[in-house]
Amino acid sequence: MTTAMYDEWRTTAAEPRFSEWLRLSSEPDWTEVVTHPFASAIVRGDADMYRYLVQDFQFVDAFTALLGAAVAAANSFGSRVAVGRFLGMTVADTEAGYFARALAALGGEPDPVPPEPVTEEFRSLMDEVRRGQEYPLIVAVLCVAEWSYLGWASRVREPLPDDFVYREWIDLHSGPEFEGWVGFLRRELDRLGPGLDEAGQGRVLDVFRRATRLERRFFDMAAA
Ligand SMILES: Cc1ncc(CN)c(N)n1
Repeated sequence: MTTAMYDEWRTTAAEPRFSEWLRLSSEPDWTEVVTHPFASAIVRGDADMYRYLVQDFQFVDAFTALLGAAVAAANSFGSRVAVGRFLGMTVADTEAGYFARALAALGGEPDPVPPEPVTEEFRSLMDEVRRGQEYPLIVAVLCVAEWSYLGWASRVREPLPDDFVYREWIDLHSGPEFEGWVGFLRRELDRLGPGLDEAGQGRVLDVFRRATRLERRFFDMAAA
């Protein structure tokens, strides 16, 4: 973990990307997410997906709203198009379809299930940055959610589990298209972060760290 601020860290860093500074400054939580036992259980095909997906369905609702906020808050047409495309083509289409089929296969749509405390806290963080409409903070939360999932899902070795509930969840978070999306989010942070003053960079880091910790706690909740 680095505790140095970005301008000091980048003078000695091998890869002085702003997004890399955020990630390194979020250890050990980052590594605990991408190597989490629950993620390993998804990869093996023996995780309790129902309990996890019921909570994640509530996460994804706030996440979708956050993507909409990113479209509104972005500072270029190219960025709006990239986020809007992912929102429309992946989250509102492939991922929404996955949730409907997976929850049906696992036992049907649940009666409204109360959010677990970590789900509630994650939704609150997303709502906070959505209402604040500051694009760098919005991208920081999106980037944690997607980059950390790419981290565990791309550790998978063939063959994938036969059961579509596991296989499609892994597919949704790995492969060239998803890597391209995560690459875009990282480049947005790399583009915007260095131009912020130290206080602004500290606020992006604070949000990035809080989101990373919530990812770890979300997997802890699912594994309990
Ligand atoms: C909690 C959580 N974090 C991230 C992702 C990936 N979109 C997700 N579905 N759920």
